[in-house]
Amino acid sequence: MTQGAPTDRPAASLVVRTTALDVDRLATLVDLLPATEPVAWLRRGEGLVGWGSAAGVRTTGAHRFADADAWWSETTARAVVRDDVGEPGCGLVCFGTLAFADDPGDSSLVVPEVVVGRRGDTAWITTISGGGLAPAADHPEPTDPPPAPVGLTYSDGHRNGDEWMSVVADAVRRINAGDLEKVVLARDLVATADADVDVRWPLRRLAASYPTCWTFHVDGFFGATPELLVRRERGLVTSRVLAGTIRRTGDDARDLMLAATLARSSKDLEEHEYAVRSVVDRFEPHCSSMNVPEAPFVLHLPNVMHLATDVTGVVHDAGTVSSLALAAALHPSAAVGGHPTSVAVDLIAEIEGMPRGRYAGPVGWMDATGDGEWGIGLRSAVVSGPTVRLFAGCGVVGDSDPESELAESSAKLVPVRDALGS
Ligand SMILES: C=C(O[C@H]1C=CC=C(C(=O)O)[C@@H]1O)C(=O)O
Repeated sequence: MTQGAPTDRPAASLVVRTTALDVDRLATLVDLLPATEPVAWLRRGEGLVGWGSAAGVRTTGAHRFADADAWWSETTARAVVRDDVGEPGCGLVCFGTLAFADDPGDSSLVVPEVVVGRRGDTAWITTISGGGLAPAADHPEPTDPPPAPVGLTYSDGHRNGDEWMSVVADAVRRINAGDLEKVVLARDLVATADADVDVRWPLRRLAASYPTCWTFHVDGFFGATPELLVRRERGLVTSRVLAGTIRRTGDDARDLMLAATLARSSKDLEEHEYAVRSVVDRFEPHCSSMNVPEAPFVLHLPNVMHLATDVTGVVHDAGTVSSLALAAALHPSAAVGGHPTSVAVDLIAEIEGMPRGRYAGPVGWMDATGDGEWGIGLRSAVVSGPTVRLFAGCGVVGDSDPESELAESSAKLVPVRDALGS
């Protein structure tokens, strides 16, 4: 197993206890997070938050998924679990963030000491201890509101706007020369504050402003992604595939007309088709049946609209293939890599000019049965002390226009930019 940093903790015998909470007394989940080692996976007020670190592993390289998955199997096999609730996300859970590329980039799984979950009218708390009995859990109360980032200034990341447009133009030339059909190119933007940024500030705002997205934070990587790479729950898998984007204007009537244009745009439909195909092809070996809608719907978000398709299936190998292994099989889909995948991934490494790190990689959580949810780490950023690095990318095809792609990438930076503001 590839294990990196000395902070890795072995797959100790964890003692885990889940008990029910009174949902009527439970505060908004994101408001429970303390400043130290918070993790989150939230949508529409439901999901999981956690804090502390009972165990964890870091992995790198082409085997990062397999290494993390093997560590999780060992950890769950040795754990002693008492679960009084029995919902997905109860008992032993880990949170993970996986690098986009085989190299460079590091990936991390963390098992918090406390996890609080909510699903409909059911709520629970799980305590996880690395030795001896897990402490009895008190009813979790909201923490003091986090401070807003102070003195934020923005600067170019690895490329400025003009340089990035030349990269897009280069990709368009290569596509029209027949080298490949689609590539997703991204850029970064750096925000610097006067003091360390408390990630709970943008998290609270993302969860409130983007309730239909999955708001996440694991190991400094945070965001609100609209794209679910895979959810596996009790034998059923789902993937929300997005590709094809149009910016919103703020005028509802005009936005509806734009949505209709998006649903008919051959450029966007072509881009979308690659993304759906890539998911269906990689689900196929794992599913006994699948449902793939014939046409996409338009997903309305506050900043942009996307063509979206929900692919669902019944898995036949849930006993041996975890949700993380399914995420590995799907990654990178054409929504973040391109088509054909290997040519697109090589082109990204050659011309994009920045390490993606965890951006566009899988981020999410998994339980001891291997069920879990893994989003694609989009509309996201990495926080490190006073510095926040934001990312956004766009699918490029033969008739893409560099200036429109730059404007689209700026629209995709809006969620995290707004969330950092006050
Ligand atoms: C790569 C990103 O978005 C992907 C997801 C949805 C729509 C996309 C598009 O239309 O280009 C991208 O493929 C990003 O947000 O950084």
